[in-house]
Amino acid sequence: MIGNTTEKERTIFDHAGNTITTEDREIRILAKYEAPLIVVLGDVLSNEECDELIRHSRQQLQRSKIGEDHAVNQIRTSSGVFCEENETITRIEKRLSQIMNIPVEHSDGLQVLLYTPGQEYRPHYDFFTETSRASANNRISTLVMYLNDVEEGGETAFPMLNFSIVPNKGMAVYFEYFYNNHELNDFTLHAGTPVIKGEKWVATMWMRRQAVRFS
Ligand SMILES: O=C(O)CCC(=O)C(=O)O
Ligand SMILES: [Fe+2]
Repeated sequence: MIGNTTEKERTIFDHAGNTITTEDREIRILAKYEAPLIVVLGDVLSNEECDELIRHSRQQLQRSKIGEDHAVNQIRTSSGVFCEENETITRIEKRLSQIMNIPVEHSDGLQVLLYTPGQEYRPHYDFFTETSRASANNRISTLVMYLNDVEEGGETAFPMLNFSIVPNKGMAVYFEYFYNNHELNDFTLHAGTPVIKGEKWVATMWMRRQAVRFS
């Protein structure tokens, strides 16, 4: 355990056993880092779902590039889109909400990112700083899904923990930062390391403390 914490903090993720049974799919727990809790999950998305998310997003990305100012963002050099709701997206979001143990209304929606060689997401936190307006209803947990196998590079790295996850199609990494001990939240600093060869596609789901949308 990190720091001087003696008592184990409660986690949002509370699945017992080695699998998570959701309404439409059995998810496998592959690896765990205890505090902060980071869980590597297998079989979150089927191959067909990964392919559909990529196909759907590639079209949207092409459209969203028109009229963009092409300003270079040094923190995140990938390009991204929020998925418009359709039957597949709704079904996937429902499954993710069961994995994350938070109602789907608390989610910002599904964001798909594409990294090409050289592109990366520098070390960052998914929660907003206390001084920002958005922190009034801050993010509490993240699920990053890998939509393809990356030839080289493009790991999700936790630099403060010397821990990284290699992208594999259909797999995901879950982590949360809802701890009373702020030090534990700070340890969730993470990055998408530069892609060296091939493309990297991910879909990210973030959960907020309170509802952000209403169905
Ligand atoms: O691309 C990755 O591996 C990480 C993505 C990420 O950190 C995010 O979407 O917030
Ligand atoms: Fe992130």
